[in-house]
Formats: sequence, structure tokens, C-alpha cells
Amino acid sequence: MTLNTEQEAKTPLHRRASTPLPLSPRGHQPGRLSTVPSTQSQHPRLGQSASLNPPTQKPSPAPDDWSSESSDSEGSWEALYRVVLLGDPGVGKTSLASLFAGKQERDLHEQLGEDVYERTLTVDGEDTTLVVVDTWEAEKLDKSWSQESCLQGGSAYVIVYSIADRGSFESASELRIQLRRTHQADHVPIILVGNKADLARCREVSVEEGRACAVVFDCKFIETSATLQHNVAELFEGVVRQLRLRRRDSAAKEPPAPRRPASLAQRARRFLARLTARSARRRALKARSKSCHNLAVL
Ligand SMILES: Nc1nc2c(ncn2[C@@H]2O[C@H](COP(=O)(O)OP(=O)(O)OP(=O)(O)O)[C@@H](O)[C@H]2O)c(=O)[nH]1
Repeated sequence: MTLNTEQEAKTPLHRRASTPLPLSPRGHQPGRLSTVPSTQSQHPRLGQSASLNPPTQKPSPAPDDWSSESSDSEGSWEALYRVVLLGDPGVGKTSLASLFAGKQERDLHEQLGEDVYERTLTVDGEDTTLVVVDTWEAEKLDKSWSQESCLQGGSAYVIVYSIADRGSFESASELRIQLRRTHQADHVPIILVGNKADLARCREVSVEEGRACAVVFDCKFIETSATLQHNVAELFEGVVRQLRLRRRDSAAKEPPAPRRPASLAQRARRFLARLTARSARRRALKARSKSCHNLAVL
């Protein structure tokens, strides 16, 4: 995957990938902010691309590309999505967002107090622009309505906890419940992230607990370490894949057919279908527990 910065045609100045954007959605479709043309990346590469295995204690050297596949995106058009970071203070949201934006600019972000980061990722040969919003703590200090709007305005949500802080894990569950209230019918990707996976000796939340929580709350799960740049690329690539999968899934769903009074045979068929669905749901739950850590499948 190639990380590309982007410019809007009418923007006179060069805009860096980390340039903050206005918080209000700009797009026309629900969950999508807008589409913009992309240009070739000038951005520093993002770090470590790692597996789900526990990290080693040394950061690995940055790979050539933070991508599953590189492509020249010049002239292409890509989707732009708003990804909201949620979680307790100090769990590593800003660190993850800074890595997303480009680690070489991290100090600059901190100086400027920026909390919205934009970057174009090329995942599986297709460009997608993510706008990562790290305003949760600021919203909390503000009014509850602005927190509410934060919970409503995302195309995807990343709920972060620290594996070394059980309290933050419990908060993550509460956040998931809050999100369920605001996004009951939506197919919005939610990814539970156990950050600080490098702090093995201080671990208070096991991988199994994180995974079980994700299964119960029907979301994806990944452990990361911002410090070691472990699984950070996988996280944001996963967000892109989840957005695409859901977009395709909802596009494939046909509008409901007009309802006519059901015949006895139809009712019997529905009854049998419900029975089958129940056992399918049980099977799906089992499958989810096996796949919740796979961010490339629904
Ligand atoms: N060991 C370790 N420390 C981390 C990791 N990620 C972040 N930290 C540290 O945790 C502290 C808090 O990180 P932030 O990124 O500011 O956390 P935050 O969630 O944005 O916190 P708020 O800004 O208060 O919301 C900093 O000292 C980071 O260096 C990690 O993966 N491992």
C-alpha cells in the first residue's frame, strides 16, 4: 500500500497529509465525506508492518512501503472516509494517529495540537482517503452533545484501550454499547484495538479477553503497539478493507420487495427458514470468534 497525500483541485496551497480538515462532513453520501483526486505521495513512509503475533521488544526498521500493494495513484479518484478514534485518556490514540499521519511529523503535530489527520492509502490497488479524527478527549471536556455528534459522525470507529490498563478496557466496552445505541441499524465498521502490546509484563487484559469482547460486541479486534509500530499499518489497512466490504455488502442488498399476503406454503417456508437462520446464527457466532481478528473479512 502506498500512502499518498492529496490536494483538492481548488486548494491553492499544497496540503500535507496531516493538514487538519474541518470537522463537518463534506460529502454527499452517508458515511462518505467526498471524493477527491489524489496525487503521488510525498509523505514519509509509515512504519512497521507486522503480523498478529506478539511484538518483539525492538522496533523493526520501517519497510519500503506501508502497504499491501503499491500503485501509482496519480489521476485516480478515491473515496474519503472519517475514522473516529475513541478511548480513555493515555491509551495511545494520538500516538496511533501520529503514526498514521507520518511519524516524522509527530513532533509537529504535538506542537500544533492537531487532532485531525488525512491520508490516502492504497490498499489492494485501490486508493482510499481516511480522515482520522482524534478529538474524543476534547469533545469530552466540551459538551455531551458534541460527544454525541462525535459518536454519530464516523464512517468507522476505532475504540482503543491499553492492554496494561483494565479500566480502559472496561471503558472500551461502554463505548461500544454507546455506539450500538447510535448506530443500531448501521453497517459501520468498529475495530477494538488493544494498544501498548509491548508492555507484556504489565499486561492486565489478555488477548483472549480482547477477542471475546470483540465477538460479543460484533466488532473486529487487533492488538497494536504504537511504540514498536506493531500492527499499526494493519489496523488502518483493516479499517479500509472493512469500509469497502460493508460498502459492497450494502450495495449488494436489494431493496425489499412489496409485500403481498403470504400463502400457507410461504408461511411454512418462512418458519423453516427462521429455524435454519437460528442455527446459522449460532454457526456465525462460532465463525466470528475465529475471524474477529481478521480485518480482511466481514
Ligand atoms: N509502551 C507504550 N506506550 C505507548 C504506546 N502508545 C502510546 N504510548 C504512550 O502513552 C502515552 C499516552 O499516549 P497518547 O498517544 O497521548 O494517548 P491518548 O490516548 O492520545 O491520550 P489523550 O491525548 O490523553 O487522549 C504517551 O506517553 C505515549 O508515548 C504503546 O504502544 N506502548
